Amino acid sequence: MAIHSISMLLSDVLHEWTLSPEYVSLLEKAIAGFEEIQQEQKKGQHPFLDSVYKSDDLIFIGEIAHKWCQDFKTLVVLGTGGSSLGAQTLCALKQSVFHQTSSCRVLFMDNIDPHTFESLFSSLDFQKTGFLAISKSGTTAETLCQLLTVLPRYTLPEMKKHIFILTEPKLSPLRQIAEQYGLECFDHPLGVGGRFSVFANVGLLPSAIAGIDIKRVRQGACQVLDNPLSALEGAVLTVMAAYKGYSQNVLMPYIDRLYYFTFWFRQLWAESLGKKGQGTTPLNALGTVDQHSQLQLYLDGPRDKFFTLICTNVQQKGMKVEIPQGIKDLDYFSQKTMGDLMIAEQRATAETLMNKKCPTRIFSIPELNEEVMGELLMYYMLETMIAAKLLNINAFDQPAVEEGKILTRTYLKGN
Ligand SMILES: O=P(O)(O)OC[C@H]1O[C@](O)(CO)[C@@H](O)[C@@H]1O
Repeated sequence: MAIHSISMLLSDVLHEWTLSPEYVSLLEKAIAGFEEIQQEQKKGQHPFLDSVYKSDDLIFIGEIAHKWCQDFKTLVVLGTGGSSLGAQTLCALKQSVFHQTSSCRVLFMDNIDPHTFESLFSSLDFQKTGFLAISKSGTTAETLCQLLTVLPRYTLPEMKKHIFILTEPKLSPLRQIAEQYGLECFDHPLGVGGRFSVFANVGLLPSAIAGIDIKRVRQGACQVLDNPLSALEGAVLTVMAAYKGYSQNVLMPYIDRLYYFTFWFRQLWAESLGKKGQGTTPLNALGTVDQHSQLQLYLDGPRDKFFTLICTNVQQKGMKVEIPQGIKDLDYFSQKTMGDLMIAEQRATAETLMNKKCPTRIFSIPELNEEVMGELLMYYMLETMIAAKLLNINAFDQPAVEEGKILTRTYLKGN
């Protein structure tokens, strides 16, 4: 049986949990929950799950990406939350502050700090820049504000060549702007929430521009969807953790390219499960950096954290460490590479957490590429959806946020 490439190691504490009757009963519920999701999917309720098996739309996305790479040196994605974080996660595979594989760099503007926008505008060559404003609802004030500051930078004919919109095909301020100025408008798939939209054009169009093989991303997602058992087991463990009072869910990869993934996860977990007094608080961290910032708290602070580390085998990888003659106490670096140090750090932290009896699981991936990223994204989507089923929560809405959005508009009007 083809199985995905994420392997999971559980600490003794978690292993003990899996032997309990509670685990067995929750796993049965999780399996029933997954079957329910499949039934809902058949009724058309979760189009994002169907989309990963499709490839026809990828040709269109690829064609647009190809054209924009010819036309622009920079593509600025305007949007926030689920309209930005999925694409940021994928693009991190191919671009960083130091490098990019594509001729067009993708920048994400997901805030409205005037200082940042002024810096951006003063550094851009607008004639070689494209803007893509993404908003599912087309009503998000931040995204509209960003777009409305970009529009005056271009003449009307220029706008049509430089500014593009991606939003749901229904009446909204964003769609009206697109219609009024004749801007090309791509449809955000209906019924797909932002935090579940990474496998749609929302996540894949910016990623294709950054040089991501988007077909492989979907293939990875299919691997997990076809073999969901470990995601169901993961959901059970996270829900057991919540029941046992572990109210914080820490995700700490030892891979820089998963930095944005941890922010994507944070939104997915928080917005999907933080309802009706339930849910656990996602904490995103990065190994080894947060060993020197958060680990003291993790090990010796309140015992309220459930840990997931994501590791990959970088043994003998990276630059060799050269030890200068005559410097004492550096022998441990002898014949070692940077990757060797990373491996030792991952192991040391995992073992320390386990020795302290912190509930810890370790995901090991053979290497990080598009397929594995697709697997990780789908794994976490499933884990979240199943956890929601176990907690009797609707994973797909965020009603509490709406109040603040209405107040923001009222305050801006001066009422
Ligand atoms: O894509 P939109 O509609 O602009 O929303 C952006 C984000 O804002 C939220 O609705 C929360 O306010 C998120 O769920 C969403 O991802």
